[in-house]
Amino acid sequence: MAEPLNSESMPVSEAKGRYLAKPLVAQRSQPAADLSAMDGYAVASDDLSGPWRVIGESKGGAPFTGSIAVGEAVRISTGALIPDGGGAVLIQEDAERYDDDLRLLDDGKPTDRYIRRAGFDFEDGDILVGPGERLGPAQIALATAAGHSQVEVGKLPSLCVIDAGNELVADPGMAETHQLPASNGVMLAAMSAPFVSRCERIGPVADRMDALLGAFAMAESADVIVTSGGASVGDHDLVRPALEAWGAEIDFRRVAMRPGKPLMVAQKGYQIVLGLPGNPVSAYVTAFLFLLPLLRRLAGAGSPLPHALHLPTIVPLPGGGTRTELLRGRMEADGVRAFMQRDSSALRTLARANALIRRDVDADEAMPGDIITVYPLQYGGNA
Ligand SMILES: Nc1nc2c(c(=O)[nH]1)N[C@H]1C(S)=C(S)[C@@H](COP(=O)(O)OP(=O)(O)OC[C@H]3O[C@@H](n4cnc5c(N)ncnc54)[C@H](O)[C@@H]3O)O[C@H]1N2
Ligand code: MOO
Repeated sequence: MAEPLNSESMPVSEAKGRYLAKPLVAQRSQPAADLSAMDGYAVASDDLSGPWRVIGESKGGAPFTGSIAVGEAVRISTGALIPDGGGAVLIQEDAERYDDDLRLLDDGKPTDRYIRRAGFDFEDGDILVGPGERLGPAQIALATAAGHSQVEVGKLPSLCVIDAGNELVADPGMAETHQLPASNGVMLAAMSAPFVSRCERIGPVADRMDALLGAFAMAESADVIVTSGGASVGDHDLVRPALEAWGAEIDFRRVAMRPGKPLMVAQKGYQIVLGLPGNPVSAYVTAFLFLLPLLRRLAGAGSPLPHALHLPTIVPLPGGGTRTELLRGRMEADGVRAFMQRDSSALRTLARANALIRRDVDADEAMPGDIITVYPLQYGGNA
């Protein structure tokens, strides 16, 4: 349902985590000329036995300006330009030199394998990274090496996170027995941080129509609004009626997922609202599978969905139930271990997990060694 936001041009050095809006096209070739891959001596390609006379030096930033004839060699550093006439490099470990006299040592031999050919990495005009790809450190280095100081990337969406519930307190040190700290808001903000331009947090908001309407009014300028709590069917679950009263259209309000059944998606103008369930693990799982892909898509990601791996299970797993189930677990060297704790309020188990295991409705029982589908929770769930 979502389309990427507009794009903007920004310095490559600040573009970490952004998604390219246009293909990254090389504006130069790398290397720009044939270079030596080793420290040693450049010689002519038809002059591999020596002896040679050393006639000069080619070093980084200061190439040799003459050319190499048969019987001649040029001292060369790693990364320095191969002079005209040079076609092979003798590494210095295989050379014996007295003044300008250079000879082969033992069974050493000059070779063109130590020459990095012009344009072998990329050539001027090559498409290096496609639109929709994320810029990480390697892509930033590549863009810079390819001659770019600016890149065209998707704008990041702005987010507003609303904690809803009478029982919630903002100060975690002040929760009485009938209360609990509002942990979902900070969690959702932390999960979303790499994909948003700014994140405003509102709440905790009481389970009252006027309070929720006030919160939506405060969120008026956010591209995406995410609520947690009050999404289910109880008497105090007012997020859906409040969204309707605010003028949003509900797209859907339940998914066949466990945890996370009471998940709502609504729209008002350009704003997209996700109503997540209140149970912390349910909020995490639905944010991982719905909120983060939405934010990545708005930011211009080509493949915004979390990437699944297929790994052997370490423990036996029952067959699928009536809803798609997401289990917390840990990837280990020889597979993934599902945790026994399935309660959707158990945050400690979530914090120990580095993977969510997906059990589809029609999944067969799995025995140790059977291959199952796993979403790695890299960087705390931002995969
Ligand atoms: N009769 C039914 N009861 C419930 C159903 C159902 O289908 N029928 N669904 C259950 C499921 S599944 C879930 S999940 C919860 C979700 O309900 P809500 O989204 O309405 O969430 P709340 O009732 O407001 O809260 C649930 C739980 O989570 C705690 N919570 C809420 N917000 C936060 C927050 N910001 N930070 C930390 N913890 C939060 C809240 O205190 C409750 O303990 O409904 C089931 N019930
Ligand atoms: O779906 Mo609820 O999210 O099972 O706890």
